[in-house]
Amino acid sequence: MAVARSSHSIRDEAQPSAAEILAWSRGLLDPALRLAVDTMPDSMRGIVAFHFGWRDERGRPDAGAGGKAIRPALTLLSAEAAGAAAESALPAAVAVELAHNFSLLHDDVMDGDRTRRHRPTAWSVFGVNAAILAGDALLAAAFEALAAGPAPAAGVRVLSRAVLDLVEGQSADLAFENRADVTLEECLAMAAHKTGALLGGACALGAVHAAASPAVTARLRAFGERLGLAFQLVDDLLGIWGDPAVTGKSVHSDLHSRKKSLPVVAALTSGTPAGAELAALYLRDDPLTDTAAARAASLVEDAGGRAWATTRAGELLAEALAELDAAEAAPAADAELRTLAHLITHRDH
Ligand SMILES: CC(C)=CCC/C(C)=C/CC/C(C)=C/COP(=O)(O)OP(=O)(O)O
Repeated sequence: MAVARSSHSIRDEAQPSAAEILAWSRGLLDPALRLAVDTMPDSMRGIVAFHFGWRDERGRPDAGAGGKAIRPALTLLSAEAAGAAAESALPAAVAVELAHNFSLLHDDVMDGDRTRRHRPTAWSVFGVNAAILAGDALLAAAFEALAAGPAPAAGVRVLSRAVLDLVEGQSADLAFENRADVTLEECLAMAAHKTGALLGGACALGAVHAAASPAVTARLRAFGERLGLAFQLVDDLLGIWGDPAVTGKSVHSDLHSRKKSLPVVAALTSGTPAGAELAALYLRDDPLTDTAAARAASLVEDAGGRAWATTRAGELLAEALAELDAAEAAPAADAELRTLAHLITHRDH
């Protein structure tokens, strides 16, 4: 069922599924995203179109998976939750997706990852310098999109704070690579910055575009932040136990690079024999072989890292939904935000 809808129209009787909500959001987002990319310099458009899956490496039309576009859906629905037409927040939704993709392009360079969304990463095709510049162009385009929207000053404040938090989180993540004593508290703070801030910012942007009160904006931001932390926990779980054919990432990529992801740090700090064995295997500098990465995955599980991360993601979902309750959102958007929240914590890619 295509969810033919606009804000304030009567929707289909049945509650739309997460896939239908994302398809509706994509329908609004994609044309505006393409327009934003069209305004970029010629030298950037090819690599950005490749990254979004619109073009192949030789510039021919392609239909690659451009990402789930969860953040812009949160922005559109948050605007609606706060009483505005979802479409009024489209410039903010575009800005959020552009900023998210800036972070992915740079993250892939920093991590040396070769696969994203079932395709080679942009840097591995076009080179590191081109990928860094394309990320820079996406970030500039994000602020340009906000400047064209109905709440430029407030929007810029929200997005710039989220991006600064993102940078802080990424910086901590990279610093953890050279530390053997990362605590779970530090790792949770890193993930709150790296991922929670942009999901929180996505919701807050929708709220400010709806001219919501500071109290409602704060509730919607807190909803997104809790959800973002749950999102990162699930991402870390998928990075170890996800099916590469579904996630579009290479198998055990986080373990090969000895990332201090949340389940790993939970295991390393568990005080269990499996945690101690994991420390001996993991806290070194040489590359982890396939066999060692598989062993590390089972040690993380034996030490309770998988169970802890799964439980914590469930708790964060409940905390997020409590914030949404307190936001007293418009009913249809409230229901759809709940559906998306469940998708985020129960996804397989
Ligand atoms: C400054 C800097 C380089 C920061 C890096 C921050 C960073 C990459 C954090 C990871 C966030 C994350 C889980 C992304 C995947 O999102 P997704 O699964 O929604 O991706 P999709 O768009 O492919 O669906």
